[in-house]
Amino acid sequence: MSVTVRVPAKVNVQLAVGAARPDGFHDLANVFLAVGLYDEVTVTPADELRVTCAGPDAAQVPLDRTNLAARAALALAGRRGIEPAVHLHIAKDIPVAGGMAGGSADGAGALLACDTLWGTDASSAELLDICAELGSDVPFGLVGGAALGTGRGEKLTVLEVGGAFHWVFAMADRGLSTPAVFQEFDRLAEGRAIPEPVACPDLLDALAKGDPDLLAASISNDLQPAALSLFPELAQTLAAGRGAGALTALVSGSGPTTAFLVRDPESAERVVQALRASGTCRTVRTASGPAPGATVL
Ligand SMILES: C[C@](O)(CO)[C@H](O)COP(=O)(O)OP(=O)(O)OC[C@H]1O[C@@H](n2ccc(N)nc2=O)[C@H](O)[C@@H]1O
Ligand SMILES: Nc1ncnc2c1ncn2[C@@H]1O[C@H](COP(=O)(O)OP(=O)(O)OP(=O)(O)O)[C@@H](O)[C@H]1O
Repeated sequence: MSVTVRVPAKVNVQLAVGAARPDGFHDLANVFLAVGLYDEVTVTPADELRVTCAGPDAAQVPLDRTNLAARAALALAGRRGIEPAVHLHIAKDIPVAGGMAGGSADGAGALLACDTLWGTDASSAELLDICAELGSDVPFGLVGGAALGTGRGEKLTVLEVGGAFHWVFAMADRGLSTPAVFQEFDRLAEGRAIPEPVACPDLLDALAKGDPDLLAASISNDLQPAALSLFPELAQTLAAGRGAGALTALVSGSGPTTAFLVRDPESAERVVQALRASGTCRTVRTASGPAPGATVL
């Protein structure tokens, strides 16, 4: 018997970053939107814990116990005193190290898949707790939809969304390390007072109304200057998408994937063509959100 769980990628429509905390993390006001690009995690009983991965970026995914899917299985098994004797297979469609929380999605997916396979029947509060131990973005993979993440991004409040938002994503030809981008944020912020991160009321209103123009006017990412400083060529990708009529263009989370909000699927196609023609990115994908969180198939 095996269990397969499908988990979405995310884009951050607001990422307000506070000062570095004593534990090295940053307090955030992190507005997540799940989008329809998915990884699938399949768990099957096996002699011992094993991870495999397939997909265009599979070569960059660690297959040892540092893989977030393996860490999720180990965490649940550890709490229940179960042998984590499973084969975890990741069918990977979310770009690796792209700022779309692909590894986090696999962690959330593996956790739900193991809970289902083992019949451990963890409450959603316990599942969210384990997710938060695994990483700041992992709880959102479980919940999906749209949510405000506070603390280091792990404390979630579900947000209402009044309609579908259409996106184009441009994947870069190399990744960016999340800790390196936060470090660059600290370096750029040296000597400046950093305000407390708070969710923007206009942005929450735009999500509730499902209004792409309002969302474009209020979208923001405090990590964008840091990502651009480490990866200056991203400015050309952003300009190419803007020039083709995207309502707004921004770096997704810690990057280097860039995200383009468009009004409808027809305008998405124009942005896709322009980005492909620009030669400034590796691949271009379309997806809309909100998408559901981790789901057993
Ligand atoms: C950039 C975002 O993707 C936006 O959603 C997240 O904030 C990052 O979440 P994540 O990849 O799950 O990050 P974690 O695995 O929890 O942390 C990785 C590293 O990122 C930095 N980090 C992460 C989250 C946070 N609120 N402050 C941080 O400074 C820390 O250096 C940390 O050691
Ligand atoms: N299941 C996994 N899939 C991809 N990467 C993983 C996984 N588990 C661990 N990793 C490690 O995590 C690193 C970051 O990968 P990931 O794809 O999650 O980045 P990301 O999308 O930028 O994350 P985020 O948006 O949460 O900051 C990879 O370079 C890899 O070493």
